[in-house]
Amino acid sequence: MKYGIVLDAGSSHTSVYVYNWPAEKENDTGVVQQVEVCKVDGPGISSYSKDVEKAGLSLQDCMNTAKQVIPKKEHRDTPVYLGATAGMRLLSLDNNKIADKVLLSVEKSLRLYPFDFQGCRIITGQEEGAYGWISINYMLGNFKQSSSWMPFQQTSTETSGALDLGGASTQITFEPTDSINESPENFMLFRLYGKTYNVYTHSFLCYGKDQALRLRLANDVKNAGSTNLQNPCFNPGYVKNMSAVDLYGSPCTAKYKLFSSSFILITGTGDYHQCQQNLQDMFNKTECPYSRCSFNRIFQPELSGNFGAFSAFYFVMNFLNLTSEKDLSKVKETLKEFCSESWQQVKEKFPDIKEKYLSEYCFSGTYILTLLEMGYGFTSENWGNINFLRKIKGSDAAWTLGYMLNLTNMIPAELPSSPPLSHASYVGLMVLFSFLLASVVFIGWLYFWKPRCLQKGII
Ligand SMILES: O=c1[nH]cnc2c1ncn2[C@@H]1O[C@H](COP(=O)(O)OP(=O)(O)O)[C@@H](O)[C@H]1O
Repeated sequence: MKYGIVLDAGSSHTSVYVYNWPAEKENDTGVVQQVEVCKVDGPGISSYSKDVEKAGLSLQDCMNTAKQVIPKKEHRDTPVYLGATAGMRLLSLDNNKIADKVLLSVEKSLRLYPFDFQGCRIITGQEEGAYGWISINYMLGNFKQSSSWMPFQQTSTETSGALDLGGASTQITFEPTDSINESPENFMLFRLYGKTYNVYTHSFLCYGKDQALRLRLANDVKNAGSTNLQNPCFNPGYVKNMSAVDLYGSPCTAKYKLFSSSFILITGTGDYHQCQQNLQDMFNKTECPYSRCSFNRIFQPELSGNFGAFSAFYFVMNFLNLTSEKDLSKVKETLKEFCSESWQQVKEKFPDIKEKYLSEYCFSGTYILTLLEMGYGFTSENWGNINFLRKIKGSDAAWTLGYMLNLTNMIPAELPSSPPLSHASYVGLMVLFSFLLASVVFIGWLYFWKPRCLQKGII
């Protein structure tokens, strides 16, 4: 077995994934399995901007878990990759030098382990989308094709789109049916297992669910001209004091800072319809420099095929018991009901759920619906094409697997030139032909040689 480690340094936490695969089948599709995932206790590495050394130290426990899971003799040959996403993208926009220091601290810590350290970097939003798409299609077995020497079985499976919702950004990636390519920066060309894929992808920075909430609240404060907000996206009776540093301390919201007040008081009113109306403002549909747009002047081809929706899309829809609901009007009804429940009731019903998550499910659910419907253009007709999923065949749906497959060159561009027959069939046929040849020789001998002998005997 071979092993690989990928660290997903997200905006709210870091996850350490350990994968393994049989060495002799490296280039086959679907052989890589996730054997472990460890969530680092504490916030994402971008939160350590004031105490950079701690960013590296925070990974210790999960890296030790990886050390235990991987057999000692494999440690030296196990590559370790760290990819940081939108949290670090925002930090580097804010202060590039600090972002570099955080990455350096993380690198220093990772080099202390007996693995083959391969680098830490901030991946682009486009990479995050594309690797998510590769991961889920690899796990679903959609890259499997029959070999080119069998022309009659040249079936190519359709790929599934990928919808990823993080804390700071969100990605949409799919293979469009039409070939309109008005915005080349939104397309990536892949040649995988002998087939070419032209994939559309876009990452919306600040539209992950945590930053979207801040963006909305910062706008609300600006529009209301007050730091005392009545907010329909929180359950009635919920009251929260949010620090101005938390609200405005990101490049997504910094420009909205108007007041010197150090706190914003939020009081929930729990009204799904008002919440959705309020959130719709975040998706500018009025201007589009292309023939079609999603929102905010971004090109998007017509949606096609099925989509796997993971990360926070799954966490939120799973909490609301909506992962298998294919009827969009029922999804809305459930959200309406949930949002109107009093905060006291909600807390009593779900005493074991973290208050931070619980208090935001009304907002997060409504945001997800608005993003998918208003933003990307899903309707009641194709809502059923979205599959909210956490894992596929035992591995978490995340960009990490695709990242590792790419960096280890484990997805060949062309189909491996496999012999037309398996070893067993080849041996079988050889035995059969040898037997046939022996029979022909024997019959020939009987026919031509023996009768002459017999004739001689008669004379
Ligand atoms: O159990 C949960 N319920 C609700 N939200 C969750 C849960 N677990 C994680 N999240 C949230 O999901 C989002 C995705 O986090 P992640 O850190 O993977 O994305 P990122 O890399 O873009 O920050 C974050 O907003 C995080 O707080």
